[in-house]
Amino acid sequence: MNYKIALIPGDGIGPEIVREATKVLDKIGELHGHSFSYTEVLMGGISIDKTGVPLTEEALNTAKASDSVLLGAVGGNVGQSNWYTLPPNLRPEAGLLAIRKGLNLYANIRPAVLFDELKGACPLKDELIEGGFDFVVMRELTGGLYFGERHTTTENGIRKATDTLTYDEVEIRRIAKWAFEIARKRNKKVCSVDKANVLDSSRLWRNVVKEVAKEYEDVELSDMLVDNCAMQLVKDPKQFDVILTENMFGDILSDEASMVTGSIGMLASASLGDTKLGLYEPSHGSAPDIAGQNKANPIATILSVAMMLRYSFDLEVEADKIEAAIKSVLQKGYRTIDIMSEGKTLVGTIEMGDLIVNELV
Ligand SMILES: NC(=O)c1ccc[n+]([C@@H]2O[C@H](COP(=O)([O-])OP(=O)(O)OC[C@H]3O[C@@H](n4cnc5c(N)ncnc54)[C@H](O)[C@@H]3O)[C@@H](O)[C@H]2O)c1
Ligand SMILES: CC(C)[C@H](C(=O)O)[C@@H](O)C(=O)O
Ligand SMILES: [Mg+2]
Repeated sequence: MNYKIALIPGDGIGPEIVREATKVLDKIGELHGHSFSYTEVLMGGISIDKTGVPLTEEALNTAKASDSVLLGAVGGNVGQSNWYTLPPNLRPEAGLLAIRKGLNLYANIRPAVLFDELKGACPLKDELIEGGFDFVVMRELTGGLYFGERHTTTENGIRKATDTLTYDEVEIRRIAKWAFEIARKRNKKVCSVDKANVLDSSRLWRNVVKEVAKEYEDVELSDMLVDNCAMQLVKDPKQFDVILTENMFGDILSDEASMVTGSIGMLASASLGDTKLGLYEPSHGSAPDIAGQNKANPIATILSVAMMLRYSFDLEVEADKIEAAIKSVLQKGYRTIDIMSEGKTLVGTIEMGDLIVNELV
């Protein structure tokens, strides 16, 4: 079977990590009789440089016509200009928000799994990570502050900027259902994270999640305030199974979750909606500080490819194989710089990709 993938290398380390991920896809295709065809799509800074906007309509249509989308990362410096000076709708990141919204990918899954082999790279004490941990951050992706009305004004010589945070019950209900469905296949626990002690949107969130929970009596629901959750993630990550939260809280908590797995370079991400078409990307950004140096860890992107095979194409065996190959390379002691620890062998982006490809048989 041929699968059409819209490929968005993006900016910074994006092209480097996507290259390794497609090597893995091609090898798994060769082994299992699938072919993956790629159509390159411009998004982010590179698109601004070439077309003047972060995502053209044509690029979005190419993504819509594909079976799935694989993204590296966007952002960082755009050409010679400083992107902070661009209006929000013209910054590289606006392309990412537009594609998520344009494809209606409201459900973002970010699995935080501590590989046994990476205990040395985890900053938490041994007793906290004994037995490992495995939870997912289920982040609402097309609502909240990111998509609310925003404007900047100057009144009486004073500059003022406004962002608005809105959720309606339909948006909350559909993401809550995703969280409960996923929890059902895992350890049957949902922790809904909000700021209901202050925000109206969080109070609605909490009430709607409770209503949805009635349809899932086999799943245990708890609520947690987001500031406490930020603390609990480093105090006792093992307590979590599915963390369900809104857009911005999920952005912040997932980066925090990545560090307890050893590095942001290990955190995969799948953005899904009501169809099989998903967008798969590492959770990290374009890492301008290490771009072009063969230093980036490609594992988050390769794990995202495994998620693509599993969720968009139902290729469970192939996805398992990729995850096993990564584990095996880590077991053999190979590490990129971000997960390096004493006695291990340091490798670059390309070498890590090759090692994983070679494990696939
Ligand atoms: N999905 C995306 O495209 C995405 C996600 C996050 C940030 N961004 C954008 O990326 C740009 C840079 O953002 P930032 O510096 O805050 O976050 P970042 O995630 O790019 O980098 C943060 C730190 O983590 C390191 N890092 C990130 N990925 C790594 C990897 N695979 N291997 C090893 N080290 C890695 C970087 O070197 C840096 O020190 C910004 O423009 C931001 O908006 C894009
Ligand atoms: C680049 C930015 C818009 C994006 C987000 O906040 O969603 C990123 O941080 C992420 O986590 O995917
Ligand atoms: Mg983020």
